Order: sequence, then C-alpha cells, then structure tokens
Amino acid sequence: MSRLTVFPGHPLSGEVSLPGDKSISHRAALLAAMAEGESRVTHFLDSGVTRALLNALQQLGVDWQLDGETLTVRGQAWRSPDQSLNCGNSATTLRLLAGALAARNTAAVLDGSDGLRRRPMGRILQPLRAMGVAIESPDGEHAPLTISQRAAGQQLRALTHPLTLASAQVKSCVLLAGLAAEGPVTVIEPHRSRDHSERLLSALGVKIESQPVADGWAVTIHPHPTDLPAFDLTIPGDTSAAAFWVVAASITPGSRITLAGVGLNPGRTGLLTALQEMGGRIEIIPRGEQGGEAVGDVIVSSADLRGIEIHGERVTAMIDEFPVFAVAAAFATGVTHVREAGELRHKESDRIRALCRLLNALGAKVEEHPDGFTIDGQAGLRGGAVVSAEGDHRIAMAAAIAGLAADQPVTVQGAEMMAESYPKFAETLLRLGGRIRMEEENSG
Ligand SMILES: O=C(O)C1=C[C@@H](OP(=O)(O)O)[C@@H](O)[C@H](O)C1
Ligand SMILES: C=C(OP(=O)(O)O)C(=O)O
Repeated sequence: MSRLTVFPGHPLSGEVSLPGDKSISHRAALLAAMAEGESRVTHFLDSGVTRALLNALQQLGVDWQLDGETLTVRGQAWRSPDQSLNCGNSATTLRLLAGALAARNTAAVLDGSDGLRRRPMGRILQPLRAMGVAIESPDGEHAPLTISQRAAGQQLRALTHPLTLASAQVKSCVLLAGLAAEGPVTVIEPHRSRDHSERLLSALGVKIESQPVADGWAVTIHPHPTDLPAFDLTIPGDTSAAAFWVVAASITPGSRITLAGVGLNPGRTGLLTALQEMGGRIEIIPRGEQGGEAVGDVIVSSADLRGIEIHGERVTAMIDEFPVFAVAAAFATGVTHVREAGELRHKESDRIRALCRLLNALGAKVEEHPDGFTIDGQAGLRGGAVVSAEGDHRIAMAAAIAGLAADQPVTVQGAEMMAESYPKFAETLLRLGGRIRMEEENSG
C-alpha cells in the first residue's frame, strides 16, 4: 500500500497536460480491435483500467502495441479465450466487452476484482438476453458473466430498450451488440448520457440516430454486418481528470492554472458548470474538435465558492466527479444538496458513504441520504487525518485535493489506487507546486 500526504499552504500555478480520456480510450481500443486492419490511437490513457481492457483483448487474440501514449491495434477475428477475461476494477471494460463479444459471437467469461463482482450487471443481462444473447450470471446480477456462442448464422434480435437510469455503459453495451442484430436496436434513456460511442461508431460509417423522444432521449443503431474500418484517432484530455485540478485551483488560495486540451463533451462538463455557478473563476476557451469531440483550454483561479443544489440530469453530466465536487462544497460557504444520485452507491465504492466518511474525518458538516448528501460548507476543512482511499481511485484523489487547502495535512492510505485512472496524478500535483510525501508501506 502507498500513503500520499498532501501539505496545505502552497498555491498552484502552471499548465497541466492531461492524460487521454478514460471513456474514449476504452472505446477506441475496443472498436480498433473490432476493425479490419491497423488502427492508431494517440494520447491513449495508459492506466490500470485501460490495461485491463488491453489484456482482455490480447486474450481474445487481438494484436496491439502500446508505445508511450500511442496504441497500435491490428484488428482481427477474435478467438474464444481459454481463461476468463479479468476486467480488474473496471465496469466500463466489462460492460462494453459484453456487448462486443455478443456482436462478434465469441464465447468468454467476464470477471474481475471482488469490487467489480459487487457491481450490478442485471442492467446489461436483461437487454442482451432480450436480443438472444446466451449470457449467464451465478446469481442473475453479478460477475462472473458467461457468454456462450450462438449457432452459426443465428442473428441477434432487434430491440427497443428503455432504461430507468441514464448509463453510457449500458447504452454502449447494447449498441455494440446491435452491430450484429437483424434490425435496428434502440436505447431510450431518461436523459442523455455521454455519447462517445455514438460519435466514434458514426465516424466509422455505422448508421446511428439520436433524438429526443417523449420519455427521454433515444439512440438507434442500424445493423452493420461488415467489419468496421481501421482508423486514426487522437484522444482529448480527460474531463474527469481535469475536474481534480479545477477544484484544486478553486479552493487553494492564490492559485491560477491552465488545463490544455480538455474534452468538452456536453455529457461530461457538469462539474465545470456547477463550479461556475458556485462562483468559481473558470474561463473556457473553445479550441475546436479533436477526434470528433469538442475540446478547449480551461483557466481556473482560486475563488470564494457558494453552496449549490444538484439533481436530475445534472447528476449524469458529472457522475464521476462527486468525490471531488464534495470537497469543493466543503470549502464553499452555505449548503450544498445532492439528490437523485443513488447510482453513486454502485461505483468502485459506495461513493455516497465513502465521500461522507472522508469529509467527516476531515472535519466537515456532512449528512448522508439514500440518494445523495448535504454539506453545510464552512469555507474550509480541518484536515490533519489519515483517510482511506476505500479502494476507489476517485476517493483517493479527492482526499489528496482536500489536503491542498485544509488547515492541516491530509494523508491518503491506499494511494496506489490513483493509477487506475490517473497514474501521473501525484507527479502533476508536484509540478503545479503542491507539496507532497509518498511512502510505501508493507501490507502484511
Ligand atoms: O461509459 C463510460 O465510459 C462511463 C460511464 C459512467 O458509468 P455508468 O454508465 O455506469 O453511469 C461512468 O461512471 C464511468 O466512469 C465511465
Ligand atoms: C465509475 C468509474 O468507472 P467504472 O464504472 O468503469 O468502474 C470511474 O472511473 O469513476
């Protein structure tokens, strides 16, 4: 286990070069593996969760090479692996692979860490089965999931699938399976989730329609019986990685930083909007498109923040940002309410519980609700505590950010989790002027 201690009292300045976006890296690697010929993905995120996907692709017989941040993939026919595919801690890997395996009619067992085995999977089992995919779970809800091969020539059925909860992972799983259906497959979400899959599939020539409907937002994929074409793609900077620095510079007095090339997909920018409404000094300079996604530079200076209320579709647009958002709320004055965010209980940790525990330990006034939390912001945090990462990369990084502006240092135990999505987090913090100490300890 590693411990990271962050010392307060040091303003942040300079330019951050962000890692490639996690969601787009997953999709790029997977679609390249389903394509015919050699694809080249630059600014690919090399991290724990993307390595889980790459290792699984290797077990499926896909040939890839990662040279720094450049991923080269030679797409080919997939073979059924001898051993289960270990998706590590990554639900994105497991859920997207399930849809792709169904489309490719490749038998496999999808498994992962104990944490991943606790994540809900009924949400993909149900639509995949309705399409005719033979997929089994030991208890009908959790991994390991076993996908069997269909008889040759047996196509998947067309489907219209309403979701009670907006989820880009479930939507992407169903759309990927839809590539091999005999008719159109439609997913209706109560509101729009991130659309990286739709953008990339449509750039590769797949017919996709996306439109508002009476009960939400509908996305339809039309069958695409031939292989996808190989492609070259440059991945924008990760919006969710940027969020840590947006909060860091906002709460640390005297800070001013520039985040270059941030992905600005509207399904991802909820935290930027929330912080702006809280009084954050955040300037967004659009820089056009990269790989079919809006990108821009974001300049953030420290500011006095006010509490805010977040619920409904705003939750989806900042779904991964709540741990660090809660830190911002503790440094604000006034009350912050988050409601209709019960889905946070089904991430790498129960993030409602974990962030409440974290903020409590650091001296905040926080109340846990079944579907959210309330923070009575005191314009600061006491700090001076050793806190657990709870096996969750985003809790670990949020705790570290709190240490920048607390009265006393904050030590994060289990800081190695940060490498799941952001291996260079501590290095970047140092480069911006933060003061940290990293220690390795024996877990035995
Ligand atoms: O599609 C994706 O890449 C993701 C979608 C979100 O999950 P849900 O679809 O479960 O909301 C998000 O929390 C996850 O980190 C990445
Ligand atoms: C929830 C996350 O990812 P996943 O669902 O892929 O585990 C995350 O990265 O915050």
